[in-house]
Amino acid sequence: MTPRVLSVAGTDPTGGAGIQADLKTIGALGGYAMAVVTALVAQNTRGVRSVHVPPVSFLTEQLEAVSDDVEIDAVKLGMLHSTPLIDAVATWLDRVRPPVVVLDPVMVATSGDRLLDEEAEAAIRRLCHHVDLVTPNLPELAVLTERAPATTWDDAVGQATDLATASGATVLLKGGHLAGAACDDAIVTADAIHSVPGRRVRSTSTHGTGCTLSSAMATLAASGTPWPEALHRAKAWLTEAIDHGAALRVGQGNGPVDHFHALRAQPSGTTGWSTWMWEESADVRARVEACDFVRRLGDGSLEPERFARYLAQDALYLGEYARWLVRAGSLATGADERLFWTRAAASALSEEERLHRHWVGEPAEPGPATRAYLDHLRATAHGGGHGELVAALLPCYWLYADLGARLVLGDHPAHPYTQWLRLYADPTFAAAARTARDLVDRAADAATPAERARMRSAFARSMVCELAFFEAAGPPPLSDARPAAAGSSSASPGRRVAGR
Ligand SMILES: Nc1ncnc2c1ncn2[C@@H]1O[C@H](COP(=O)(O)OP(=O)(O)OP(=O)(O)O)[C@@H](O)[C@H]1O
Ligand SMILES: Cc1ncc(COP(=O)(O)O)c(N)n1
Repeated sequence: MTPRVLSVAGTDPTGGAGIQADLKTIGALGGYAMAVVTALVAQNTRGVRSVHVPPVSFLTEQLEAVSDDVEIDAVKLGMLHSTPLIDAVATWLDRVRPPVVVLDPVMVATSGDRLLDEEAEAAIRRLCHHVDLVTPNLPELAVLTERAPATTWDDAVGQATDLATASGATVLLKGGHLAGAACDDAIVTADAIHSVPGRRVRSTSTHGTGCTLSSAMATLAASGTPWPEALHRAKAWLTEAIDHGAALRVGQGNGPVDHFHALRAQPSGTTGWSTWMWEESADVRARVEACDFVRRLGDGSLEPERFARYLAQDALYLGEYARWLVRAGSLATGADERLFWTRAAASALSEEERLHRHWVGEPAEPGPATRAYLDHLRATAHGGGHGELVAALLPCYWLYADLGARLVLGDHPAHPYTQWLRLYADPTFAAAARTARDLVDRAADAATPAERARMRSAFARSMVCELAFFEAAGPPPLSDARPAAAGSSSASPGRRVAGR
């Protein structure tokens, strides 16, 4: 059922923050969006000019107009401006008791302008006791816990734990205000922390990210998604929204994110089919990025034994993957396409051979995740057509090129896996992944709707297999695993299949 989600917040006439951002977010994530206005704010991407606050009785009238008529599945609270408004909202919440209440304790806009009276900070602290999830940024967390703003992640986790303990609410700790290439968030309760890693987008299009994230959380929780899972999904979606924000060319200050990036990526007709598939796999990709193996590979803390075990499986995978690349080449109609897939197969085979020689030693047995992935490719190659097969082969290229581009941000000369990081961040590999995408798009253009549906399942299944492949390398090292000379070999480690 479509969740009915109410935003109670201030306005932003340029559409990037406040109620306007909330409505877009709720709609983009599949909810039915409603809005009660607390304050009218004359603002743009550069700053706030003035604030007009209607009488508190009118806020209560709006709230009651909604709740007297509509069953509300979740409420998101944003800018509440001053104590009388906060108290009116708390009274209404106690009466209506919506199943999910998320509070973004908006205090100061990115531009530095105050959106909450200073004397109302105590009222916001009290309101935390009436809600399920609080989503403070670091300065807001400091105000709520009456401390100095945290400057490290550990400090911030400590403050979030204190807030969760004192209020009884779950806290979504946001790392946006910390420095560094990562941009992690976490779900924090009095006795548990669930971190969700994220990458920092180098962009000034971050106006309204807090509003957007909190309404995304409300929408996902309204359909019964637990907080940690909701944060994984909301964050993957928001990061892509930030990626696409600058292309909107809205305003001269901190621009908005693109809430409808996925809609724009969805092809009218079939052009850009692969982009649509990519967007659809955002959840799975977020789980890949978040899994222990990938995170440790990126920051260099991965145990060499686990890396060796992964490479042994990867070599087995590549040997068989090459067979299906050859088959994709033989089924292709264009000469350029035949050449691309065939070269990719040759490249995969030489990589497999190199892995065996330098990294793996004795042949290993395929593990369950490797077997499941190869079974899927085999079944697709035998049972499906050309389009289905190339759709199944694409995630291996694209995901690795994407991971390479992200993880290489943490590279440094002493990184133990620097070769792996550089291999997949290599522009020629990115170009090969791009060609593979173009060829899959071409196949989608030529396919019937039924064939495209099969291509879609093949692509999605491969993406899930990629996740399982990384997760299988996740458990602690087996005692019989052969150690690899991580970082000491001159071999290029891994799954490079550039068709060159
Ligand atoms: N440059 C960025 N790249 C990726 N994610 C970001 C970036 N900046 C913020 N985020 C994410 O956006 C969300 C909001 O984070 P932030 O800490 O900036 O909150 P905020 O200050 O309340 O936001 P707002 O800009 O609306 O005031 C978090 O999920 C955070 O990790
Ligand atoms: C009505 C309203 N609510 C919230 C924000 C905070 O968003 P940001 O910090 O990104 O400016 C805002 N600017 N306006």
